[in-house]
Amino acid sequence: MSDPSSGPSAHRAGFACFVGRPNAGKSTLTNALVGTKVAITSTRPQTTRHTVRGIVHRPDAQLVLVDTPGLHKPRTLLGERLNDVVRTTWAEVDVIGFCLPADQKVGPGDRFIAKELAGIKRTPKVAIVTKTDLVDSEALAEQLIAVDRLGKELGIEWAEIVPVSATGGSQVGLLADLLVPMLPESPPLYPEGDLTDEPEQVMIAELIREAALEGVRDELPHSIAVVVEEMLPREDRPADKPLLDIHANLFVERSSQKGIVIGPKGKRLKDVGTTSRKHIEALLGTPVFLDLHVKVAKDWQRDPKQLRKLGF
Ligand SMILES: Nc1nc2c(ncn2[C@@H]2O[C@H](COP(=O)(O)OP(=O)(O)OP(=O)(O)O)[C@@H](O)[C@H]2O)c(=O)[nH]1
Repeated sequence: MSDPSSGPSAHRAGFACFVGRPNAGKSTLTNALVGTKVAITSTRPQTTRHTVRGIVHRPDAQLVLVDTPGLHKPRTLLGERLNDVVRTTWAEVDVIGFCLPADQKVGPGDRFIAKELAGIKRTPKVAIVTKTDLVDSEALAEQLIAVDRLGKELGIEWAEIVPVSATGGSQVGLLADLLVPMLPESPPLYPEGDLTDEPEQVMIAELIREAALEGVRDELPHSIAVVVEEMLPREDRPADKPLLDIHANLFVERSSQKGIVIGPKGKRLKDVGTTSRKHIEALLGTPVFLDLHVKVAKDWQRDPKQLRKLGF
């Protein structure tokens, strides 16, 4: 057995999580680092429900990314549970990346999170200025200064302040280089090739939920939950032409919302199926037949029993 503390070239492995206000670019950054679509992204805020881990494999290190939901003012039981998940995650990881978009002034939303971060003393914190492709160098410099000032004001010592563009791929590798030394010396925690330890069904449910949220009205995002009921290889298929049958339910809170999700003559639901099927096939590497049903689970966000049933 090799001694894990054998000098600077020792292998490192550990956990990082990205925090930041809704839409700060956390999921996109996770995907860019891992190099495949594992966390859901959406133009709608607060869509990352489950703790989705992406794993960056390198010869010298394994970086496990935990993608948390956004911390927000809780209005429902679900909101409170989400915040608890966030705080628990923060206390457990080896490094926290605080994402602040370059194209938006540091505001009350960022401050709310930063104040919580200030209370977590032991974990190193890296400030990540995201979406740098959206601003010029002058605006970027101003944002870097504002982030530095925010840290000083709240007594947070940033281990680093790093500008990145996840969509442009700029500085993403550098970010990984900066995060790795903050991880403990350790052999790999996961087998090579693993991209995430989320159960496949949860990832599939997320992909469907993501597609269902595209283009719907603002009040809907929190009112959709997706559960994959069954995944079965289609019988009587030749070995070189497999087909996977996936049956999933989309739960809404009220019957009025059912119509919105289904759309006129079922068109929206059909589009949701087409879009998410493509992503699921890319994820699993096999053709898929996707069967979606919309059901009403009344006030599921406020009902602990329903929440448990829906996987929260
Ligand atoms: N131009 C540009 N857009 C980006 C970049 N990173 C993310 N975005 C966009 O910003 C939006 C939000 O990105 P997400 O990654 O979903 O943000 P998030 O912080 O995970 O959001 P929540 O899940 O709501 O907390 C999406 O429309 C992304 O395409 C970037 O580097 N450049």
